[in-house]
Amino acid sequence: MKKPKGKPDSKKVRIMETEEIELLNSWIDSQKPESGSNPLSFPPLEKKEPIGRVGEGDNFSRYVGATRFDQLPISKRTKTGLKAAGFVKMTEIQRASLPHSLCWRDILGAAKTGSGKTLAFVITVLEKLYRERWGPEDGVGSIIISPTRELAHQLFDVLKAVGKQHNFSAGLLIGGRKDLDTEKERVNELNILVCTPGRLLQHMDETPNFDCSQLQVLVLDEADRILDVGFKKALNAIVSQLPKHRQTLLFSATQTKSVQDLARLSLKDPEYLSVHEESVTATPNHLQQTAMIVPLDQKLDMLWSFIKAHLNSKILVKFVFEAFKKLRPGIPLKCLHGRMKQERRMGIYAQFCEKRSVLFSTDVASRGLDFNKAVDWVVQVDCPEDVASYIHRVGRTARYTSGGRSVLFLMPSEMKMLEKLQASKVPVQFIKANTKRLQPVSGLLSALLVKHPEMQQLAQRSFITYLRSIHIQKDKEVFDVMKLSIDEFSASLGLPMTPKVRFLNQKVKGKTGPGKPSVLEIENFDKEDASVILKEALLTDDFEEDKVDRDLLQTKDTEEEGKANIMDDVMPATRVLKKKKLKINVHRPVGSRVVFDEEGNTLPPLAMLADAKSGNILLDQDQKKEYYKKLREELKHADKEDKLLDRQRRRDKRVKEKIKRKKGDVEDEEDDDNLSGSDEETMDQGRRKRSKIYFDNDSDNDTDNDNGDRKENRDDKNSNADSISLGEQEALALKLLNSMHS
Ligand SMILES: Nc1ncnc2c1ncn2[C@@H]1O[C@H](COP(=O)(O)OP(=O)(O)OP(=O)(O)O)[C@@H](O)[C@H]1O
Repeated sequence: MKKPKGKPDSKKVRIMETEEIELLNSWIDSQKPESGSNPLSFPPLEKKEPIGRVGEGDNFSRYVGATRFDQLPISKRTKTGLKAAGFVKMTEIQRASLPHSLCWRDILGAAKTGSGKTLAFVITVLEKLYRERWGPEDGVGSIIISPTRELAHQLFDVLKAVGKQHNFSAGLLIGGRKDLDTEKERVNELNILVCTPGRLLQHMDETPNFDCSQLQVLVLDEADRILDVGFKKALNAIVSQLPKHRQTLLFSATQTKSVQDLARLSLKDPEYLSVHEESVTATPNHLQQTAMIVPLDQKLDMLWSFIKAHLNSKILVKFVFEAFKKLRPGIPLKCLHGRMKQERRMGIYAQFCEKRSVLFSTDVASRGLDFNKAVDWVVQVDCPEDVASYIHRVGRTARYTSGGRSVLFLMPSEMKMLEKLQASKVPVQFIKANTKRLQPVSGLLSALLVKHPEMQQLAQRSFITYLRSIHIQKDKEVFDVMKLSIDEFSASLGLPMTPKVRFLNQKVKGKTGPGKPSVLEIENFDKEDASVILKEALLTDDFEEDKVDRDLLQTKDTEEEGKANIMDDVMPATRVLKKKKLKINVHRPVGSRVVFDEEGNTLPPLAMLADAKSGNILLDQDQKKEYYKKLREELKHADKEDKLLDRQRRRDKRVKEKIKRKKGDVEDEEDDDNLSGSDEETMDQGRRKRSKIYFDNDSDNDTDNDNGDRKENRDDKNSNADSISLGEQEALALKLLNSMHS
């Protein structure tokens, strides 16, 4: 090995000021060299350590039984870091892999999601460089590659925590950050790189003198994903620039065993360690998994109802997120997808870790992310492309020892996925939706699209994007775009008419609705789909929460008509009405007008024009004219009578008031004689009394009113309208009606 022993330590701590590159050397080195020892020398290995330099092929069998980190032959610095971070006992994958990886063997590690794979390789990386006495001037000693930026960030945090006592410098190299130039200047000084494939390749291509020729350990987290076609070119280019003599660690919950993949990485006799291979399930034991049939056009209703039933929760995918946000379900909604700016992505990620919320997320958040172990529900609104994808998605909950729940919405045409999951040892319980608890949202969405026209475009994009995502899926056993009822789906998004889908034109001719479709062209198709992760804060009343779940999601067994056609059950009754409303038929039959008599009996529309004596309808023009003339005269007459009556009533009223006012004055004079200072209330009451009398004739309700202006206004109004009380008006109207009928 290249390492000179006892090399000077003068440059040991460098602090990079850029956000891009953080240095592990900023970790506090609390183990300063003791007095007397050479201050420039690298800290010596601990005396008690059973091994000094572990050679390839060394047998670690005596550590196989170790259950705690402090029983392992690792440096004190790592042990201290682990302890400070709260890691004491090892998980299964750590117990199985560390004894081998600490012998510098290549590892293919497979273990369920949330089982602690990260620590298994982080410890190995630190120990390898420590044993090699790696220093700042040695450059890049280890590279950890992650498929997503968020995951790289998370790995970097774990590395910082556990490696706190070491003197290595480490950098986070991920895309979407601006200060690439600073990063280029410093990257050669870093010992450990945590990066995404794209950014690493960019440095390999663009950074002058970027040197990985001394690389000791290469780690691929989510290895099967990085070896997947999506990263194939980038990874091949990266590997071609790395030395062949190195240790390679591959970890994933869904590990690749492809010989081709392994050949690409030039693995040497790798240890295949799959700790849960014999396990009955491929997913965490504490994870309760459910699936149910949800037809495409009811997905949003179901999702909306689910969120409303879990108001202590988090989601992703643009239109749904934007629309639901505007509809305010009663819980913060957040959105995370690959096209967001990196800073925003990290902000959302951090917020979701902290707060009770619903995160609408594409598959960008489906792998590796830990979210503080606090995700309670994972809702997969769209079927995952394969079983591996399913396992990673649900793996965002039930981390380490915590519990979690998941639900998968499957369209009737996607039921094959359920078989595939069961064949891969994924225990999914099939449940049914309680249609009574379903809260349709499509009507609200239609209204929203009318109010916010910009939302209409988003909805159209969602529609097209979704259909294309199904269209391009490889697994045709599960995904068949021809089986989708696209008109209903369009209506469920609140769209007034079904957008034209160019790539489907030939195939679905005649399937679209009668209305002329709008023409849409979506160039930038993004395959991201709508998996949903829900995070709920700790509930104060678990029972209540369980009850809500039971109410919305019913297990098959609990349903009386378990054997009945599930489609009928899932279809909410309100849906039918809503669809009818959305499709306005201009040729619909015209309704008939109904008239009611005083007793509430229905009369034919022209009953009021019936000849009073014969009861025959007056259809002749002359007869009608005659009838209207008569009616006018009767009304005039009645009007005259009303006016007379009213005049009389007002006269009476004025006289009455005069009398009362006079009477009141006399009383006041009497009262004034006895008035004491504290008797203002009595005075006020007296005034009110007068006011009440004053208004009595107008309205019985105006009791306490002593406002003269209001009185005058009211009087004016009444006189303008030849005022009579409502009761009197009604009486008159009745009288008139009777006279007409008699
Ligand atoms: N030995 C341990 N003791 C206590 N907690 C641990 C231990 N190892 C890991 N954890 C915790 O378990 C959680 C899951 O660990 P980690 O993220 O490494 O899982 P993973 O196997 O990589 O999952 P995924 O396959 O989803 O990436 C983390 O919160 C981590 O802090």
